[in-house]
Amino acid sequence: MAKSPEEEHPTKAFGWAATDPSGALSPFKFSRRATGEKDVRFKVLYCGICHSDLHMVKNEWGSSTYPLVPGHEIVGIVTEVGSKVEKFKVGDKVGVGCMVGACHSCDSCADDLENYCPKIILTYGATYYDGTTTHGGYSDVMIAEERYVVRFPDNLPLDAGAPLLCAGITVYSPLQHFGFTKPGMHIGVVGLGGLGHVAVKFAKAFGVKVTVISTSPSKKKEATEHLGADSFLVSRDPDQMQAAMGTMDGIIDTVSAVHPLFPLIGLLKSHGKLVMVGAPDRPLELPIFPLLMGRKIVAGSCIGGMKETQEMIDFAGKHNITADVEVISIDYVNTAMERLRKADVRYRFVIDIGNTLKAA
Ligand SMILES: NC(=O)c1ccc[n+]([C@@H]2O[C@H](COP(=O)([O-])OP(=O)(O)OC[C@H]3O[C@@H](n4cnc5c(N)ncnc54)[C@H](O)[C@@H]3O)[C@@H](O)[C@H]2O)c1
Ligand SMILES: [Zn+2]
Repeated sequence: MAKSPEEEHPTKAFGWAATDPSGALSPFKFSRRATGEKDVRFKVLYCGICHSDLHMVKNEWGSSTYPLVPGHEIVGIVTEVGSKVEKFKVGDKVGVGCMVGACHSCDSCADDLENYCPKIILTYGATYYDGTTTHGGYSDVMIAEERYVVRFPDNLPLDAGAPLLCAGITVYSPLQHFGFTKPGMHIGVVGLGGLGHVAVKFAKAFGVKVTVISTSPSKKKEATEHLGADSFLVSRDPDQMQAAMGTMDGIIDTVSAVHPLFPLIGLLKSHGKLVMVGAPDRPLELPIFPLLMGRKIVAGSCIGGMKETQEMIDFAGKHNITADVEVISIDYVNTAMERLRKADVRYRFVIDIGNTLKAA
């Protein structure tokens, strides 16, 4: 018979889990494996709340299993390393993002794109090599193979830096891959949430012109004055959208719900690229004619490989890029999820695990 989450591994762990698709999180006792020779164990200090956590706790993508401990923007301090670990030592500041394993023998893995490995093992709610379920960072202790651990730049604060591990890499990777980094380019960012606001910061650091496209006129001042966007379009204002038609080389779309693509494709120049990173739970309508007229591309992108994740966070360290965060205690997590659903956060909740999660 399968052992209980509390008994399957030797190390006690404590976190908060969703136990059904209501998504409500509550205290949960489980366990973590012993530190293997290539493993890094760390005390979790902060964990960001990604909209994917919200999709997952509510089983909006239809793939969730319960109990589910979310969290894939995890940072902390190393407490133990296995005998064959080369890059980390006790006391180091580290992070783990969205994945903790892959096959390591396919073409994607060989290209440092573990994120596109068909056997990717996600940080939570997935089956690990040993057959047990993975659990995320809304918990006191984390363990991962060295390959999936990122070194955290010394100059970045752990709380505001945590969201880089998912939100950061998710926008950095397509900006790089699709060539949206050339000075003089005009890039749109749709949806000014966790991913979107970090996309603005990276794109500005690359030196491109950035326009935020949002349904909320109230975000204009902050986007242009605080985040550094060059301009702001209210997507529900047809006159503003019309005036910007055909002006963008690329768009990163971070919207978490179903929304019309027609106006966004219209914003692109010929050969422009609309890159979807938001993951709505239902299909979007794709109008074809505006794509044909201008040989435009619609693409997708999913997080980034481990090599690129380290590059991203080193770049963030060099340019002092962090997320704008509201740090909360673990007791507030259900309220935070509800506020995230209503887009009532500027711009990322981060749970102060180290100071507020106390084992029951
Ligand atoms: N591709 C990936 O690798 C990857 C990684 C992380 C997150 N995601 C997905 O990206 C999406 C965004 O994540 P986030 O953490 O930034 O979420 P968020 O809630 O912080 O931001 C989403 C933004 O979309 C806006 N929005 C929501 N519904 C909208 C609508 N109908 N029309 C226009 N705008 C709308 C919100 O106002 C908000 O600004 C989620 O679906 C998440 O699951 C994908
Ligand atoms: Zn995420």
